[in-house]
Amino acid sequence: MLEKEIKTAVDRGDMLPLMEEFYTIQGEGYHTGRAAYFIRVGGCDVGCHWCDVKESWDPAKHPPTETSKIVENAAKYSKTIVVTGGEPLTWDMNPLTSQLKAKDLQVHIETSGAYPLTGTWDWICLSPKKVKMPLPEAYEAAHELKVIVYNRHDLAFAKAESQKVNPDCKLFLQPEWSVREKIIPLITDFVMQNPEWQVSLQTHKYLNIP
Ligand SMILES: C[S@@+](CC[C@H](N)C(=O)[O-])C[C@H]1O[C@@H](n2cnc3c(N)ncnc32)[C@H](O)[C@@H]1O
Ligand SMILES: Nc1nc2[nH]cc(C(=O)O)c2c(=O)[nH]1
Ligand code: SF4
Ligand SMILES: [Mg+2]
Repeated sequence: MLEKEIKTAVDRGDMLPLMEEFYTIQGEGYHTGRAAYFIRVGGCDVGCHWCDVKESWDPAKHPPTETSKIVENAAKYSKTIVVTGGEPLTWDMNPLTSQLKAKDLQVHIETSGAYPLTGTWDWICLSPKKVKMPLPEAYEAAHELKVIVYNRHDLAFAKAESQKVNPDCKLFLQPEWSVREKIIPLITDFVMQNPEWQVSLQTHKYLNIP
């Protein structure tokens, strides 16, 4: 394919810069413990200093891959597909999700919500970032709000963010991995004081799975 054709296909969401895909257990949030196939799409310019997949940021490092091929492969592994990144909403997610839904799969997304919400999702995990705040449509659509706690101030941020989502949206606090030993006591105290919130841990890192 010519470079120009690839660019057009990526702009349409018919191709995506694919970083990796793997069958594992959802490690975080509401669906923790559920087997799922992960599609990690490259490209993100939100710039979280503690991001645990910085290798995903530059889309040029990840091969443009036909969306139909991604779907064909994913369907072999699981009924639950988690689309993550990078920031998946950097790209038009409509072709990917319409093809996954056509195969009757449950389609979940992990997103910062910083870019327009495209795609059809059975579950939206919104993880807001102060450096590039979610768009209003992301708060409206979120099934789960998962705030990463790096310092004490993030608890106030979490409270403010929870005012923006629907009343039935599940609320999670997840320790930033590198400071987890210091932060977990803050989170556990907060959740006992504010029981509408739940603790989320990155359980896959404890289980040594992807
Ligand atoms: C790598 S991000 C990709 C999806 C999307 N860009 C986002 O941030 O939601 C997947 C999830 O991991 C979380 N995350 C990233 N780095 C983390 C870290 N160091 N500790 C805890 N959670 C982290 C993000 O907040 C997000 O919920
Ligand atoms: N097992 C597992 N669960 C996850 N939940 C969200 C992840 C992500 O990076 O988006 C992730 C991940 O990378 N691995
Ligand atoms: S938005 Fe997600 S992928 Fe992008 S830098 Fe932040 S945690 Fe990493
Ligand atoms: Mg991860």
